Amino acid sequence: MKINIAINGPASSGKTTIGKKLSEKLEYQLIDSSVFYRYFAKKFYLNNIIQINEIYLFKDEMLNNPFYHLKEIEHVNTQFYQDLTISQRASEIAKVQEIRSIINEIIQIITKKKGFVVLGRDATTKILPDAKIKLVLDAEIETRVCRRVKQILDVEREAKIQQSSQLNNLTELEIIGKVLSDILKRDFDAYELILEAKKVATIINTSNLSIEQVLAKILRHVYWYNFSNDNLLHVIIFMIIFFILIRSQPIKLFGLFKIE
Ligand SMILES: Nc1ncnc2c1ncn2[C@@H]1O[C@H](COP(=O)(O)OP(=O)(O)OP(=O)(O)O)[C@@H](O)[C@H]1O
Ligand SMILES: Nc1ccn([C@@H]2O[C@H](COP(=O)(O)O)[C@@H](O)[C@H]2O)c(=O)n1
Repeated sequence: MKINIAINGPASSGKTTIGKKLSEKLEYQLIDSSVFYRYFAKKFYLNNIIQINEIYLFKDEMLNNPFYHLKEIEHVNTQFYQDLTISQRASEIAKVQEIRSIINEIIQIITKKKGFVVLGRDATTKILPDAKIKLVLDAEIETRVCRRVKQILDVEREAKIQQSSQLNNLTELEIIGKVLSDILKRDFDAYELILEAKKVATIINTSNLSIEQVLAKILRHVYWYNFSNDNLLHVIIFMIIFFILIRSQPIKLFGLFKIE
């Protein structure tokens, strides 16, 4: 039986990496709520004005053909992933409660059929409070900074090989500084949401765990949930029948188990 899984966590804690692997393993569909904020920032934040009517029209269109639009949103997001202006506008848009409600409602309607992994800083509290599995991926800030810096340096090394470096030869120290200030800012913005999430979700501290270990831990949660859910009914029925048989024919029944 398919369920929904919601994953929160502070910046750079591994939500995207783990979410992707988990959804592939379970053959679930992945929805990252961040891509909605960035898509809206690109499409509906023009001349410093949020085009709220356009957003409502988009919502209706999206709900008519959700999987087509999810692909489109992801495509636009891949193109503008590194665009700082879009990221800043996404953060501004994210402060508007009306827009948060629209995005949450779209995701709630799409995920009614189950079989989704949903990511985002309010995934376990506001988007899918009824998800059967709710997780917070956490890690110390030093770990998160190191992971993000390593990721940037890996991309940079690859880009240098292809002679299309983006960071204009920033020193490693400058990159660390930029990443640290970005993560601190995002931690500050999401502080309340993550605190709320930690009250309702299972917290997994990934600081000393590899990607594979985190994935294995989450899969254990999912398999255990499915096992207990699928088999609980069988166990209860078996116990009721056993109890009735014992009460009605105790001698015969115990005779069945008599060791010769
Ligand atoms: N358990 C882990 N061990 C080592 N590296 C990890 C682990 N989890 C994630 N990473 C690495 O950390 C980096 C950040 O991960 P990811 O982008 O998935 O985080 P995120 O929570 O989605 O970030 P954001 O909040 O910015 O969207 C990536 O380079 C990823 O490969
Ligand atoms: N559930 C969410 C998801 C995202 N945001 C905002 O979107 C911006 C982009 O997301 P990233 O995870 O890629 O940083 C981000 O700055 C958030 O402001 C959100 O508020 N709620």
